[in-house]
Amino acid sequence: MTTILKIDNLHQYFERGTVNENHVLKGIDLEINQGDFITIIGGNGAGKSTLLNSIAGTLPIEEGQMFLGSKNITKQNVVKRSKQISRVFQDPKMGTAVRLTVEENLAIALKRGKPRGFTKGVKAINRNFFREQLATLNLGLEDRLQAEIGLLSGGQRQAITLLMATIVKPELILLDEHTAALDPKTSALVMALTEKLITEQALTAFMVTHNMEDAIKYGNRLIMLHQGTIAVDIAGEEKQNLTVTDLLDLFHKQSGSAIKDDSLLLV
Ligand SMILES: Nc1ncnc2c1ncn2[C@@H]1O[C@H](COP(=O)(O)OP(=O)(O)OP(=O)(O)O)[C@@H](O)[C@H]1O
Repeated sequence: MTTILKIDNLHQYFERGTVNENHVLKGIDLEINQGDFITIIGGNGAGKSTLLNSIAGTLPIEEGQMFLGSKNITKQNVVKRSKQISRVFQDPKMGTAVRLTVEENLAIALKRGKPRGFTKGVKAINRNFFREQLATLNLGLEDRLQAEIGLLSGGQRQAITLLMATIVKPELILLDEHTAALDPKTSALVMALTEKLITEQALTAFMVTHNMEDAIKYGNRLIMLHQGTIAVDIAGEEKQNLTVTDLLDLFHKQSGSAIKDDSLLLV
């Protein structure tokens, strides 16, 4: 099995050395294998965003090491990492240029990892490619190439953001509660689209969610963070057969505490 991302003994602190010191990640060891679709769940303040920010490079690593393939990326900045690691945020506005059109945004995404240069307009050959790609989303967006992204609905924007994050195949895609701001029906649609893109392109994905049902339904592996440590890490058949009740039981057993956080009980 090929390891895409390896995290060794990752510690993250906020306000380190002060009376307010918060030791948020406490020695995370994690190997993400090629083709893994991992769902991450955990209570408020468990460290999910901090882990995602550490992987994306928006938060410098305090202690520990991180490898992308065989390359040590511990000190690599977010711009360099973004060539291989793409990210979709909760806020549909993040990750897109809201004043630019759909096709202009896709043209920017198509340049990920390539030398930057400004070419005005969108080439006809790319326009056709974008139209084909948008048609696969089944949202009629292939006819909205010249629409300003900011004018589309949240669901349409998240669908386009997903396309932008995958139009150049990333080594790893980070999904940061990317359906949390959507209504349940749109959220289900975007999740189905997410699964389709991940499966068709054989992507490796790491998805933070507050929704236990989604965490169970999607992906081949589930990780539960609790107070900065990995409390549960299950995969394969064990994950497939999991129910929400099992997951809660497992959490109690592993962490030795009951879930007090209502946000986790969204089922
Ligand atoms: N920039 C920051 N400065 C100081 N403390 C922070 C910062 N970001 C996060 N924290 C603290 O770190 C801890 C972990 O936060 P984090 O956002 O990683 O948790 P989370 O699991 O993503 O929670 P949530 O589900 O609420 O988003 C919390 O106690 C939080 O208050």
